This record gives sequence, C-alpha cells and structure tokens, in this order.
Amino acid sequence: MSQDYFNGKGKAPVHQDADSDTDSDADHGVPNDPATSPPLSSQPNYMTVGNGSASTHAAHLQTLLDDSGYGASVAGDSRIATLGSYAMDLQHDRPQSGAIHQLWYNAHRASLGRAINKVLDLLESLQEMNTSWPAHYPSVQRTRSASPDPPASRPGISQAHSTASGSSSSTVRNPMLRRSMTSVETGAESSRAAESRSTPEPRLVSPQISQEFSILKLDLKLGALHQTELVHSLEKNSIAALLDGKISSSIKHLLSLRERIEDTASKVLITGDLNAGKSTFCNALLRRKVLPEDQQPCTAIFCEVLDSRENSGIEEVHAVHKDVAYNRNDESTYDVFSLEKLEDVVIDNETYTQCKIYVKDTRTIDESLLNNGVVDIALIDAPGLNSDTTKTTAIFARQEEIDVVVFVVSAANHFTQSAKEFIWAAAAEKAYIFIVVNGYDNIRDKDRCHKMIMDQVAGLSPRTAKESSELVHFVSSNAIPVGPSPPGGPSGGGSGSSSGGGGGDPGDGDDKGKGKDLDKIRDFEALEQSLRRFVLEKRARSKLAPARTYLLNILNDVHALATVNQEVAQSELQRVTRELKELEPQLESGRKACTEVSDEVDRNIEDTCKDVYDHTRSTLNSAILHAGNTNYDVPYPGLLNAFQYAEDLKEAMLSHIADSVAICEEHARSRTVHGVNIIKQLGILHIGDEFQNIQFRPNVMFQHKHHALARQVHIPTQLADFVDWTTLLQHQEKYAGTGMALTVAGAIVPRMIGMSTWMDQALAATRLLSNDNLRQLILPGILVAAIAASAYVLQQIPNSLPPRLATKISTQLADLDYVHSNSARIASSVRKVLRFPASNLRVSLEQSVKDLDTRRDDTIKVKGESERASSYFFSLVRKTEEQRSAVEQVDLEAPPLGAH
Ligand SMILES: Nc1nc2c(ncn2[C@@H]2O[C@H](COP(=O)(O)OP(=O)(O)OP(=O)(O)O)[C@@H](O)[C@H]2O)c(=O)[nH]1
Repeated sequence: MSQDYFNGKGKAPVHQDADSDTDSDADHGVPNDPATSPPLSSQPNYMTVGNGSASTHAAHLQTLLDDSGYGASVAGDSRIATLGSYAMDLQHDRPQSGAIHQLWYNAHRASLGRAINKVLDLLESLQEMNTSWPAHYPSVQRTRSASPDPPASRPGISQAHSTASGSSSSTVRNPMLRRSMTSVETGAESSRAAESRSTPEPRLVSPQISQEFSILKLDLKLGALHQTELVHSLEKNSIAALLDGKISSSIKHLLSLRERIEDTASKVLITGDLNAGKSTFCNALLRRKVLPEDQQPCTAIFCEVLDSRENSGIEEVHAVHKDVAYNRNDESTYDVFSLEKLEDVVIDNETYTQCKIYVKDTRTIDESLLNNGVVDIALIDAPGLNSDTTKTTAIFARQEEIDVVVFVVSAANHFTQSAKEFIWAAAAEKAYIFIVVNGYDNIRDKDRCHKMIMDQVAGLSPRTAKESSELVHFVSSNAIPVGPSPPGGPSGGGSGSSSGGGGGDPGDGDDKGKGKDLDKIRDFEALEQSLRRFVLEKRARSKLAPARTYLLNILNDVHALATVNQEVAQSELQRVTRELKELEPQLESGRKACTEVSDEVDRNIEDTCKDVYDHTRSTLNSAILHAGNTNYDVPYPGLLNAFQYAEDLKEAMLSHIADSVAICEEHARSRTVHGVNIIKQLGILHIGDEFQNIQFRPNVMFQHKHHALARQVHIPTQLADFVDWTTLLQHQEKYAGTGMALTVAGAIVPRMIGMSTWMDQALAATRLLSNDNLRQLILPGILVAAIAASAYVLQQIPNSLPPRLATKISTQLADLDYVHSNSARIASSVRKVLRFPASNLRVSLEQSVKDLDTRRDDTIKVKGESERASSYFFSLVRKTEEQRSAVEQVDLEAPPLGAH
C-alpha cells in the first residue's frame, strides 16, 4: 500500500498542530488512493483453508474463516496460499500462527466493521433527530475526583496472551456517563485517544465534561467563560449545531476507521537521529542493500520500501513530485528511476519529498518482513531528525496508517534533543514505539550504555520502558549479512556492511570475532522476531484496537447523551401533559368568562344608557312643563318695556331648560363613571392589573353644547301673549275689589272683542239701552269697568306672560323633539364612552382565550415531539447498550485459538 503524505488532497490529511487534535475532532481520513489500494477482490487478503481435510486444525480455521464474514478465497491473488497447504508444507509454527492470527483478525475485523456500520446508522439517526428535536447537552452530570485516572499501564506484549480473563473483566464498563478507562483498553486504545487523555487538556472544558464525553465533547472557546457556563449561556439550538458538527466529524472518523480496519497493509516508519543507521537497519531487515548508507547524512526524503508485487513485480523507484498525490497508475505524479539511481533520489529533497521503492523480497515468508504471507508491510526510511525535520517526521508518524514507529538511536550518541522531542510528540500519538539502539558494536562498556539508554527511555516513554524486552533492542545493523546491492546501486561508504557482516569479517578466521558476529546476528534476529510479532500478531492493537476503543467511546457518549435526552424528553413529556391538563379547564373557563363577561358588560351598558335616557327625559319634560310657573327673578320693568320683559323671560325660561339638560348630563356623567368602574372591576377580575390603569376622564364628556337652545328656538312675542285669560281668572278671586268689574268685563269684554257675533253685540246693546234707568248708570260703569279691567290686565302681564311663553316654548320644543333628541344624545354619549373599555375588555378576554388556545396547540405539538424524542432516545439507549456489549465481546487481548 502506498501513500501520498504531503499533498493534503488525496490521502491521509496531515495534522498540522501537534496538540490540536484528539480522537474526537481530528480529521482522520484514511487514504483511499484508488491507484494504490489493492483491487477489491484482494482486499481481505487472508489465508484460506484449503480443502479442509488436511487437518482438524485446518478445519477449525476454515470455520473461523467462515465466521469472519470474509468468505472464501480470492482467486487470482498470488499472495493467497491455502492455509491447509501452508500448515502442512511448513513444518513449523510461525506461518501457521500468522495465518491463525489473520483469521482471528478477520473475525474481529468483521465484527468491528458491522459495529461501525451500526454506529454510523445510529449517529445519522441522532443527527436527524437533533435537527427536529435539538438535543440537550449535559453540561455537568456528576463530580468526579479532580485527580486524573491512574496512569494506564499497558499490558506487556509477552503477557498479552495470558490476560484473557483480565481483559474481559476490564471490558465491564460503567454504563454511566464515563469514559472507558480500563487499563487494557487504555493500552489498546488509539494513540490519539491516549494523548487526549494523558496530555493536559488545552481546551476550555470543565474536567467533568472532559471525563464524561470523550468524542462528543463540545469544544467551546469563548473568552474567559467556563465550559459549563457556556453550555448554559448558549442557546439550545447553538448547542445542537455544535453537537451536529461533532457527530459529523465522528461519522467521518468512523468511516476512516472502517477503511483503516479493512486496509490489509501495515506501515513501519523507521526514524531516528541523523546517521543513526536507519538505512543500514532497513537494509538489514531486507537482508539486501537497497537503501544508500553513508557516514554523512544522506537520506533527505521519506523512502517507502514495498514489495514489488504491488508494482507488477517490477523493481524500481517512483520518486513522487512535491505537492502531488502519488498515483502509481499516473506517471505524471512521479519520476521512475532504477534502484541503482536511488542514491541520487534520496538526497534530492528539492524535487521530491518521498519515494516508493519496489523491491523483490525473495526470502521465505517466515523470514521476510515484506513478503510475510499475512499482511502487506511497507518500511519507511525517514530522513534523520534535526531541527528542520523533527516536526515533519512527527507529523508523518502521527498518520493513521503508520502502525509502528521504529526509532533508531545511535548507541554512541544516545538520545539527542531532536530525538527526545520526537519521542515526546510521537509517544503521545503512538501507543508503541519500537526502539533500536544501533551501533552497539562500537560500545566498549555495553552495560553502562545499556543502563544509560534504558534510563533515558524510561524518562521518555515509560510504556516502552516497561516492555523493554520486546520493544528496546541493542543491535549492530551493519553486522547483518545483506545481499548484494543492485548492480551499480548503493555501495555504501561506511562500515562496509554490504557484503554482510561488516562488524567482523567472517573470513578473517578469528573464532572470537565469529562468535561475536553470531551474537550480533542472534540479537538482530531476536529484534526481527519481536518486530514481526509486533507488526503481525499485535496488528490488532494498532488497527483494530483504535476502532474498538473509538466505538466504545462513541457508544458511551451516545449512550450518555441518549440517557440524558431520554430523561429530558420524558420529563418534558410529563411537564407538557401536566400543562395540558391545567390548560384545558383554563381554556374552558376562559371561553365561558368571555361570553359571560361580554353579556354582563352589554347588560351594564344597556342599563346605564336606559337609566340615563329615562332620567334625562323625565327631567327635561318636567323642566319644560314647569317652565311657565317658575320664578325666574326677571323684574317687570313696566308696560313700556313689556316686550323686553317678554324677551328676558323667554331667555330665562330657555336657560332654565338648558340648565336641566346640564343637570341631566352631570347625572349621565356620574352614571358613566359607575359603568366604567363596573367594567374595570370585571377587567381586573378576568384579565388582571392591566385594567387597573384604564384611562377615563369624565370631564371630557358633553363638552360640545349641542343643546344651545337660543339658536334653535325662535318665539316672536305677540300682544296676545300678554293676556292670559286662564291666569287672569285664576287670579280673580285673589283680588276681590275688582270682582264686579272683572265679572262684567269678563262677561262682556271678551264678547266685545270678538268672541260673539255682531248679532249678539247688537242684541246686548239694544237690551241695555232700552232700559233708561240703567242707561245713566251703566255707561259710566262700563267705562270704569273697562278701565279697571284694562288696568288689571296690564297689571297682570307678569303673571300672564310666563305661562303663555312657556306654552309656546313647550310647543316649539315638542316640534323640535327636544326632549327625546337630548335624551338620546346624552344616552348615546354614555354608550360611546362605555363601549370603549367594554370593547377593550372583550378584546382582552378574546385575546387571552386565543393565547390559551395557542399555548394549548403549542403544548400539544411539544407533547408529540417529546413523545417521539422519548421513544427515540429510549430505543437509542437500548441500541447503544446492545452495540456496546457487542463491541466489548470483541476481545482483542484473548489469544486466537490454536495460536502459540
Ligand atoms: N559500527 C557501526 N556502524 C554502523 C552501524 N549501522 C550503521 N553504521 C554506519 O553508520 C553510517 C550511517 O549509516 P546510515 O544507515 O546511512 O545512517 P542513516 O541514519 O540512514 O543516515 P541518514 O538517514 O542519512 O541520517 C554508515 O556509515 C553505516 O555503515 C552499526 O551498527 N555499527
């Protein structure tokens, strides 16, 4: 498998910042270069059990294979040997053990692959739910001790097979909101996760959150606010949006993990100080002088050594252009060189940053690392570390597809500053660092060197130090006999190891030297076996364990989130159900009150208006009726000013009537105040205090004098108005002295002045004049009487005029419909005034009913949503539990059945 490391386009993205990523938020894209990926048909890349009859062991393996979900053999892949023949042909354990591991690996890979698919489904559904029902993010669930978990101790590789029970107990996880922290899992978890936990948390998160959520932990960075405060201060939808982002990146990471566990290749990065002997070490592993060795630094680019079968069996070098994604099928992305020219390529870091070296490894599969029959291994020789390259190499080492980092340190120089910096950075990323102390042959006091180096390792990577027997090796790479370099290829200018056994010339005949060389070769072979085990048998740790750990972590997070949200949804459901129960009667009584209050207000208005109308009518009627006999205090100025008197009197009468109107208006005003108060009380009772301050100014009522009578009533004064016989007769008895004259005058004068016919007058005169006796008396009497009557009539003007005028005014007012129109006007004014608060009250009541109605509708909606959310999260809790136990059953620590 080949990679392009630096283009940032096609392959694994390079993490730019050493401390900016954790498991949860980094983009862990796994390379998917179509050109470099193995053909689909060869993807599983496993050993198949032949005909099954070879041995019971083979049959068992066949079962394992079938169970693994990877089916039968893949035709046409030369790498695939049948396990049956494998087991029978090779009469030792290693290949068989490798094949068993491969089957075991496939079975676990299938389980984890299924779990990843399920979790992807769960996350997608959670994302969807989160858009319709913004998920609640638990800010702080419980307080845990501030001290971090005890440093996880990785189980020893040599002991790994014996920790089955321990590992299964370690997988019993706290179902609560806690991150898995068991020692085995920690040891097996991805190095990224290890870093995120072991390094100080650089982000603004509360310890609680960082402990409870490992992947879906929201990364809030806002001013100096604490995470918890932020979670509380942020709007629910903002939290949901942040969560959505987290879920998306988790989905991405799961996809890359899936790709990664399905990738059958394994990459070993060989790095170390300048001139530490990395190339020599690589060549020793290949048992062939492929890479140029030199006493002066020469490797300036990343050299990936791959099996030539990946390049159609052709041995050549592909020098990848800078900033270009390597594609084996696209020659524009690289330059082809022969192996002999490799020396020129590796020093040219101006044109290239990496090269792919395809070599044939003709050794047997149990000897060869590249061609081991189980997994495609690529060795990557990195440029020596210095201040320029340390960071690049550390970034390189952090790539997901780098399964193993082999650090080559010079036994003579120990760990330099660059070396330390690299290991600090890489140790956090990669759980395992394989340390090769090279050039051990140069050391005289080997024990001292051993101790000093081990002390340094302990300080740099305690985990590695703990497993030192497997992970730290003291070797002399140049002592390993290597095959000849390609013709004209790397000749090496250094120790002359190319012909093999540079450390001691096998041909010198020195037995002591030979013995020493044999020791060196044995040491190197031990290293090789460890590395082989490390790469092959423990591949699960570097490939499957991150997936398993990540799955457990994400399942834990989703489980925690689902539990919290299920509780929230449930309590919301209870709350809205309760609220609905309260709302229904409120709504009912609101509707009832609306009708009742409306009726009451109408009644109040009608009663008030009727009362005002009736009162005005009776008051005005009575005022008009009594206008004639009311004393107006208008002095009678005498006969000469009788007309003026009549005018004054008329005005006084009209103003008296007008006063009555004003009195009626005052009454109406007070009735209105009363009516408004009733409405106000109803408002306060049913709506609340907003009715307390209802504005009503009674003074503003009746400001326009619609009743200005003087303009409407025109009554001309006539002479007849001054004589009112009815009044005169009424007064007759009061004035006895004039009784006779009045009687006569009363009897005669009216007749004389036109009340009788001319015949009556004639007869009366004849009758009087025929009586001589009387003639002399009567005439002066008549005269006196007439004078007396006239004087009396004139004197009675102040009494006669008012009733006459009153009658005339009354008549005219009746014509004007004065009483009704004023009563109606005043009553309608009252109605108008009362209608305002009444309609306010009605609108408010209707609004409050409407509000209640809306609230009820909203509550019903929320209820439906809460029901859906509750049942969704309930099933999510169950599903995450199921998946969690399925993933926990993938026991990567238990040794494969039948493996040694
Ligand atoms: N004595 C001794 N010399 C060694 C050993 N391994 C490598 N050398 C010599 O050390 C020199 C440097 O070796 P290289 O393999 O080129 O070192 P390197 O780390 O690849 O160098 P750069 O990648 O260029 O930094 C060569 O001359 C080797 O022959 C060893 O185990 N013992």
